Amino acid sequence: MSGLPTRKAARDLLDATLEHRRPLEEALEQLPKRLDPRDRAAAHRIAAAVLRRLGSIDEVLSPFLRRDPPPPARHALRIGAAELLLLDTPPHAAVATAVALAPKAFAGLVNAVLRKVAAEGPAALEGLDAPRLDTPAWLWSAWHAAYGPAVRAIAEAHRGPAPLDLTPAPGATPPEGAEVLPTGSWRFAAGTRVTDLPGFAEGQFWVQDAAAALPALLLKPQVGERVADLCAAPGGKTAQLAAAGAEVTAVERDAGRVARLAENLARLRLPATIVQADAAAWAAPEPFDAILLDAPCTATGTIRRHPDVAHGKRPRDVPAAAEAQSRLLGAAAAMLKPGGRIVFATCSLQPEEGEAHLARAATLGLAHDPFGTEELAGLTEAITPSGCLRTRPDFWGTRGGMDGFFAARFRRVG
Ligand SMILES: C[S@@+](CC[C@H](N)C(=O)[O-])C[C@H]1O[C@@H](n2cnc3c(N)ncnc32)[C@H](O)[C@@H]1O
Repeated sequence: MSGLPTRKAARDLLDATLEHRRPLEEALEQLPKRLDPRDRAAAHRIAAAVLRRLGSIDEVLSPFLRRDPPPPARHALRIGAAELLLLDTPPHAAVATAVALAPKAFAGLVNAVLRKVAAEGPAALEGLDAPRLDTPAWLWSAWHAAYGPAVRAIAEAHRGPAPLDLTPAPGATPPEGAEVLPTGSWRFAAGTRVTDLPGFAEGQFWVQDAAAALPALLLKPQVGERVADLCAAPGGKTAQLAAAGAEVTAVERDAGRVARLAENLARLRLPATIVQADAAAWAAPEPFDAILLDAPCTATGTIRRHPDVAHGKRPRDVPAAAEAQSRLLGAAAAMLKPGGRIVFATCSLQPEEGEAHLARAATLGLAHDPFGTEELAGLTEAITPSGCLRTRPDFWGTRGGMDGFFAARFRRVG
């Protein structure tokens, strides 16, 4: 049946992310190599739509189900409902492929339920509190505690696909269709393929969310300075530091990601010394002038781009990530020259992985060096009263939003 390979792949992506809590990117890499690239892209689009709107889809389906069907049937129903309600698939195709996808014993149920969804689903969807339903309850509570009523705008920003943001190499001119953002990034509509843009092969730019470009800017790397980029792959920030003329040492633990980092820098023709090591245990040959620590985190600031994160993370992942970040910050402080500066960053919206590190830094001989609003023209709302960077997905809402990032700058005392 035409269209079935796409839906089978979408089901495999949902099974990997929702039943096994594996990252969507990893699940995409594990799809069969023989799958046509167009089927792969379509499967990604369907799975991402289900993951973004999971709570709403399940709410629309629930009145038509007497009991919860097993995962293969449940995913067939979710895929069918997403196609009917969100993706404008012709109803007969959405229903027929979902029926073919379902285990035989559930084909009748999937057929009956999706026919009802086709008829009654659009009205049911209208009446739902989608931002709340599509946000796991623990994240909603945590963001409400941290950001108050803005939790709703954050959740709304997670509803659709994010635009493509690029960081330009020095002197590069924006390709046609780019929106040049106040912080210097270039923005293209969601769905734009970076490899199709003129200048890609020549290394004129690299993919990096507008917010992800800010920590390296705020470190203010200088020509000839020795700068370490700890936790470096895939290398967006390494590239920024090298493009600014710093002598960069990029430290990355994961062998596969080291290879990607090297590939990216080669395309961009930017130099860096790459070290494969655990940054928390690595012995730097000599102290650095400056360090960028883009620490591993729960990544709850990147849900627009990675909707699986909302479902893959659990509350207990937050203190575990914060603990690992503290260890890395301690190791980084010891690698700095006296007076040297460090920018600590995470792409998490959880304060435990951001603001809470200020107190810990003070015990490591690091003095907070607050950002001034003049350092971030066009995005002053991202500088907090205490001088940290805090971006949120709802910032620049009319322009397509940005990832949620935290960053703070410190200087080593003595
Ligand atoms: C948030 S990503 C970094 C993104 C990167 N800075 C960029 O801008 O492209 C975190 C990276 O840290 C790496 N990592 C995690 N723990 C590490 C450790 N202890 N030492 C070195 N790298 C680590 C991960 O493999 C991952 O590639």
